[in-house]
Amino acid sequence: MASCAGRNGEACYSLNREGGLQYGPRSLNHCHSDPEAVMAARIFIDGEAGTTGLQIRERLAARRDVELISLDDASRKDPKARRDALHAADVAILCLPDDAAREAAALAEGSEVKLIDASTAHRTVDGWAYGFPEFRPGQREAIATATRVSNPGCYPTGAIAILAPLVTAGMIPAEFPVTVNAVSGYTGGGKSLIQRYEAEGQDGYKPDAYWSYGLTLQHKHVPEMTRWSALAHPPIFQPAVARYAQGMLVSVPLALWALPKKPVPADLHAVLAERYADARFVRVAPLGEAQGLKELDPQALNGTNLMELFVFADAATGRAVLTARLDNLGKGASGAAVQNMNLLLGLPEDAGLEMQRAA
Ligand SMILES: NC(=O)C1=CN([C@@H]2O[C@H](COP(=O)(O)OP(=O)(O)OC[C@H]3O[C@@H](n4cnc5c(N)ncnc54)[C@H](OP(=O)(O)O)[C@@H]3O)[C@@H](O)[C@H]2O)C=CC1
Ligand SMILES: CC(=O)N[C@@H](CCC(=O)OP(=O)(O)O)C(=O)O
Repeated sequence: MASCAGRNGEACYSLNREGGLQYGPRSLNHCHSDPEAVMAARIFIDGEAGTTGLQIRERLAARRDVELISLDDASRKDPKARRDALHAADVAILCLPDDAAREAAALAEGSEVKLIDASTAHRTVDGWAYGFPEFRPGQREAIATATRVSNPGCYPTGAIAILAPLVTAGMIPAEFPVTVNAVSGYTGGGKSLIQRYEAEGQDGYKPDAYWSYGLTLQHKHVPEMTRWSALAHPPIFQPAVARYAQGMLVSVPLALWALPKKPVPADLHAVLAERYADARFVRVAPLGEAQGLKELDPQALNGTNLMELFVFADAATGRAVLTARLDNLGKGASGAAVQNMNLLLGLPEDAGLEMQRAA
């Protein structure tokens, strides 16, 4: 049986489910027996057993305004079962490798399901709204009215948050040679990397404390960083993984003296502060706070959907490092997907999302 959350908090049962996923048609947000009641939206997480999928499930589990469609272990990779689930859902969140995400988008054709793709497959594809509500004016509305939303990559969330407003404001020319350095916890590599880090004593165990990668300069996140930051050239992106599970720092170093407008740190800070003044999930740390910091813990926002931006600088020599801190599985993936889901469903943007840092 599928349920809807009745006005008085009582479940309302209306749709039979017999022999698997056979839901009847209905209209979103409308209950069969009580027109004023709010119907729980049906959500299918394709890839629910993976790292991102599990964290989305956790964020949705206690909510009465959504109802999860789940496939059992035997059928979760079966295209027919996935198609049925996609066609029965109001919103489906794809937490899959790129090829499987493309397959899911094809399977969804002919249905009214709205898709949020957490993979890289559609991040620079026309017809898909880029699921980063805060990075430019109008993006929240573009997501809310879309039927296809591509969740940003974890590293690009930090890089674009810094670069897009500064390029738009002309502080960084589109032609400027930009570099992005980043470090991530190992959950960023999904189940396979987690297994390698945590399988001490077993084959494939990865003992490294820190390793740099993306050394061909062809990392899959470069196209979306370039496009959505409005850069004329791909940035030099240098990611690394360290031996901790979750959380990341994404930094853009800048020689201020080399920028045509010769900005001082306060100029860069003012642009970012203005862009994110009304953003609930993006906090621009005051310049004085950044100046007082000697170090930055990448794990400080874990479990939240927050991102913090810092302008570290030495004004005397015209050098700055702009850094984003976020949870790769929070604002970098699962939290962002839930935020986008809320927007698609017309629900409060922060529903089910943790706003506070852990004590
Ligand atoms: N981890 C992170 O920090 C981030 C991840 N992402 C993206 O989200 C997506 C999921 O990543 P993540 O959760 O880390 O990856 P995982 O490897 O942890 O999970 C992927 C899941 O997809 C399942 N799967 C694979 N192929 C199919 C298929 N054909 N049909 C149905 N299910 C399938 C896997 O099954 P099985 O369990 O059998 O392997 C697994 O459960 C990826 O595209 C990734 O790039 C985006 C931002 C950040
Ligand atoms: C640490 C690590 O391996 N990170 C992954 C990126 C995280 C991820 O899977 O992100 P997207 O789906 O957004 O591309 C990588 O560099 O490939």
